[in-house]
Amino acid sequence: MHERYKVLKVIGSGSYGIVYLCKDLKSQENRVVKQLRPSKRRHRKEVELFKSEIALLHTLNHKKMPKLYETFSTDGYFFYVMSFINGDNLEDLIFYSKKTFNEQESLLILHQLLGLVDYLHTKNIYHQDLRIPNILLKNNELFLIDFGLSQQQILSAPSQLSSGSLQNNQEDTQEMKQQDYYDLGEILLYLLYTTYPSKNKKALPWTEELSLMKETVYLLKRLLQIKEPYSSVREISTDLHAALRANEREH
Ligand SMILES: Nc1ncnc2c1ncn2[C@@H]1O[C@H](COP(=O)(O)OP(=O)(O)OP(=O)(O)O)[C@@H](O)[C@H]1O
Repeated sequence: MHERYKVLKVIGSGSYGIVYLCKDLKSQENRVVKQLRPSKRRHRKEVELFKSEIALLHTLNHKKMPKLYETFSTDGYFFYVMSFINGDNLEDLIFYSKKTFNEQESLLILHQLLGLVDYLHTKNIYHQDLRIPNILLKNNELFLIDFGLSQQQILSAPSQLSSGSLQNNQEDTQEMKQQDYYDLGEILLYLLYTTYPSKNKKALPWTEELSLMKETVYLLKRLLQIKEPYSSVREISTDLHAALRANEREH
């Protein structure tokens, strides 16, 4: 790979990347090295996507997101090096460690996640792949990874754009924003189900199977676009706080 990095183990193998835990022999720190899958290295589009993931990581500066250290390529393989977050992803915690989250804990996870989404959206970055394997938990602190599908909307001055392209631009942004909100709803629902082992053979809709505070139901319905979709993180935050308060009063 690179003489500077000693591979300790493979920690992930996703759709287009292989993720290694490595020792950086220069700093003696553990790092994560992501490699574009060899079979795809000749596909220009994949290379472009990998490069845009790198460019995006470069614009991030948040302690709950990976820090980009360097990029390199050898023999036509592309790599980038980022900080190692020594936590477990939510998927492994739920499926292998059987971790459960009650209503309050699930809402608190959403609260942390919303802060990270707010940071990204403020920078016009839309993650577009908010899922439990992309969320790491380390000592109850949440970290967000995998910006492979993320998009940064470059906002041109309105005078530089025709009104048509300005409108398209705004529509794309709205769509990407809504996608991230929707994914937050799915994550919340996922967490809530961890304490409700389905006893019913015929699957019931969540509104019947889960007995949740009405504030949580309202929040979920708007995130999942069953009710009027949210238009800002601030709106979500207001309802999330109402749900958290309702839960505190109850318990
Ligand atoms: N910086 C990091 N620190 C610690 N673990 C990481 C880091 N980046 C990735 N991982 C681990 O590697 C796994 C795969 O990483 P990532 O999701 O970035 O790859 P991917 O190829 O895009 O995968 P997928 O197609 O499944 O989304 C993650 O679920 C996580 O467990």
